[in-house]
Amino acid sequence: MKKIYDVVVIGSGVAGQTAASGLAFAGKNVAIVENDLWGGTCANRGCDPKKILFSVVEAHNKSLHLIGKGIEEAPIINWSQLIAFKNTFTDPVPEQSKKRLKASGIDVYNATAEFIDAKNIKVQDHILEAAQFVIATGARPALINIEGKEHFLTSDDFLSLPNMPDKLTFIGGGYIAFEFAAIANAAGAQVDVIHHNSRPLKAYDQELVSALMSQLEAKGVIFHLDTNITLIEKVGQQFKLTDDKGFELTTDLVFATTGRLANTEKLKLENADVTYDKKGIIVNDYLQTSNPAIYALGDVLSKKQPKLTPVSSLEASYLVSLLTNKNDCPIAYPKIPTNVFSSPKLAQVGVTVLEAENSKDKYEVSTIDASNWFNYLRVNEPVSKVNIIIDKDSGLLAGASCLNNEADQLINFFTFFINKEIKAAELADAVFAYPTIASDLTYFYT
Ligand SMILES: Cc1cc2nc3c(=O)[nH]c(=O)nc-3n(C[C@H](O)[C@H](O)[C@H](O)COP(=O)(O)OP(=O)(O)OC[C@H]3O[C@@H](n4cnc5c(N)ncnc54)[C@H](O)[C@@H]3O)c2cc1C
Ligand SMILES: NC(=O)c1ccc[n+]([C@@H]2O[C@H](COP(=O)([O-])OP(=O)(O)OC[C@H]3O[C@@H](n4cnc5c(N)ncnc54)[C@H](O)[C@@H]3O)[C@@H](O)[C@H]2O)c1
Repeated sequence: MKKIYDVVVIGSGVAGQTAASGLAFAGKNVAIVENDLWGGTCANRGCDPKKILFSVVEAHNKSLHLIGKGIEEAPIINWSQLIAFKNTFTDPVPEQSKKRLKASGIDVYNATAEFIDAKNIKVQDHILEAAQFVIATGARPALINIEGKEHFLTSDDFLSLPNMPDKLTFIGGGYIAFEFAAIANAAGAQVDVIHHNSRPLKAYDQELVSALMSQLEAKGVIFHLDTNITLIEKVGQQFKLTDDKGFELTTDLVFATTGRLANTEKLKLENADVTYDKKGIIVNDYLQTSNPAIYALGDVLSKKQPKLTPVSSLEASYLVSLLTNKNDCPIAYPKIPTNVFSSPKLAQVGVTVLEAENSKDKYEVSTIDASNWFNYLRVNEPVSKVNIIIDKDSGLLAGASCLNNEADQLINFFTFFINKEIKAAELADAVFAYPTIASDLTYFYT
């Protein structure tokens, strides 16, 4: 059966859902196609379930830091209860997401979309014709191509692990490994992180990454750097990991945390003349693919911006304004903050310390140890480091990075100051509730 729409959106994650709802709200006749869980990665198997597991880790660590200062012993994490709690958030997501889309007047199709040509896609037995298409198919965990790769588990599996094993290993030292290592460690597992070079979390200020690793090591996490695993073998109920130089490690579970691959291949993009590379679909500054009637956004893109939920959401809102003739400008990305929810948290925005050090005539770097500030002493935090980068000509904040348990909130203030070009002098007479993280801001940035 053939149906005709103004716009067909492929993928129902943050990017696809936001675009479909916005376009339908503006009066377009819209359909959306999803081949897995309605609601996509963030709500089902990404940010949200991760942050729920992390809540308990935060509570655990806070207690741990206050032992002998009013707390007698750290609580023990009950993993199956924690997963059951997480499920109360994730279980309803697919049905609720689908319902919301239908309630907005959008036709929903549960199938894999494939382009037949530039104007039509095949969705099971249906053919959907549209004047415009929006591809928002996201990404999936990448598995490195080594012997024994069938033994890899992924972030999807971790977030639903029924039991926490005694020992688990992450291959690839990026966001997911650092976040999940903190969770598994607090839940009582022995955690190993194996990274192929000497720079895990390489986009972050290296001094802060080293301090984060020291904190995790003090809790028992073991990092193996410059180690390139080439073989995974099942030995009894365990897995043996080896490299070509004699490294060996036995573990109960092994997770691939070596990045994500854009979901492009099932779409048959060649049939619609849409070009892509190994990082994803290529678009111009209007999120338009090589086929002018087909747009793409979110994690499926080949782009330099980080692949994060607020970026997908920004792109979707931009696209809605473009396709409803409310905007004809190219997309403009503000400075985007990034966060690693580990123990402690690591966050960064704008110009990095390394970039500033390579342009000493342009930027000034202040390195602040805030561990003896009241807000951190009060909770006996072991580390609190903040780097502030100021543009010498304008006096404006150009970048910041922080490592402490408030980093995720602190970075939002710094991002706001950068994007709104707020000067230190404007902060000097601001009033913030005391004592809070905000009331510290004037000390960082004067
Ligand atoms: C473990 C983890 C933790 C994360 N934590 C954070 C965080 O703390 N903060 C943050 O900002 N970001 C985080 N992210 C990243 C964030 O989840 C993504 O950037 C965001 O979800 C991308 O949204 P999207 O809509 O582009 O893609 P997705 O949400 O992946 O949606 C794409 C959808 O398209 C569907 N699809 C794919 N191919 C087809 C097809 N051919 N036909 C039909 N449907 C198809 C998929 O099933 C999927 O539902 C995390 C990611 C992971 C994996
Ligand atoms: N807090 C957040 O915002 C958050 C959290 C989790 C995930 N995410 C998103 O999900 C994406 C995927 O996360 P990720 O941690 O899988 O990827 P990542 O890109 O953050 O890190 C992957 C790491 O694996 C390393 N690696 C590559 N090949 C390897 C090999 N053969 N052996 C060992 N190490 C190897 C890479 O050098 C890199 O450091 C992130 O890039 C981000 O977009 C965001």
